[in-house]
Amino acid sequence: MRPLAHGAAHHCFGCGKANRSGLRLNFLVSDEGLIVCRTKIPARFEGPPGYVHGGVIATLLDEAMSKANRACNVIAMTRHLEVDYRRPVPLRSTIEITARHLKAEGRKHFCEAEIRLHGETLASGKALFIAVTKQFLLSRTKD
Ligand SMILES: CCCCCCCCCC(=O)SCCNC(=O)CCNC(=O)[C@H](O)C(C)(C)COP(=O)(O)OP(=O)(O)OC[C@H]1O[C@@H](n2cnc3c(N)ncnc32)[C@H](O)[C@@H]1OP(=O)(O)O
Repeated sequence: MRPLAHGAAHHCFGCGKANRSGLRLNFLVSDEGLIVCRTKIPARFEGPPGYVHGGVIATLLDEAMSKANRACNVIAMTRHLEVDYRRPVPLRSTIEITARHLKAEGRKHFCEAEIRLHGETLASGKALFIAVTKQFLLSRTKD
């Protein structure tokens, strides 16, 4: 596994180093393109008492899948996201998030992701991403 160089914005809520309120996730990538992130989610992201908020769980899966696209040199935006909340995700425990790119059909990229704790799958997701140009992605940054 090696660190993933993804080029995302420094203030990205998921992975931006400059976003002190964000999740500040670090991602690794294997030679086969498997994305892995091990992290502890702080208490400020609480939903149910002691557990991660469902919206943040969706973010973790979305972010990891987005990195699976980056590992394929694809810049894409989430078009459709499905989340299966199987078990609550505890705060402050080291969870493992994995994601992989499954297939491409033209601009459509299909990915899947999971959140695990001690080998048990707590949440999983699938998403459709649409490839966009870097120019499109950055078109609002000058406002
Ligand atoms: C430097 C690295 C930076 C990386 C950034 C990563 C960001 C992290 C991931 C995110 O969270 S992005 C933020 C959340 N997502 C958004 O805000 C996206 C909002 N949506 C859009 O801006 C547009 O919908 C989008 C640019 C993604 C696509 O618009 P388009 O008009 O270019 O495409 P369109 O909507 O026509 O869909 C493209 C294809 O997908 C198909 N499609 C759409 N929904 C579908 C669906 N649910 N199932 C199957 N196919 C679907 C659609 O029919 C079409 O098929 P064809 O190309 O074959 O005609």
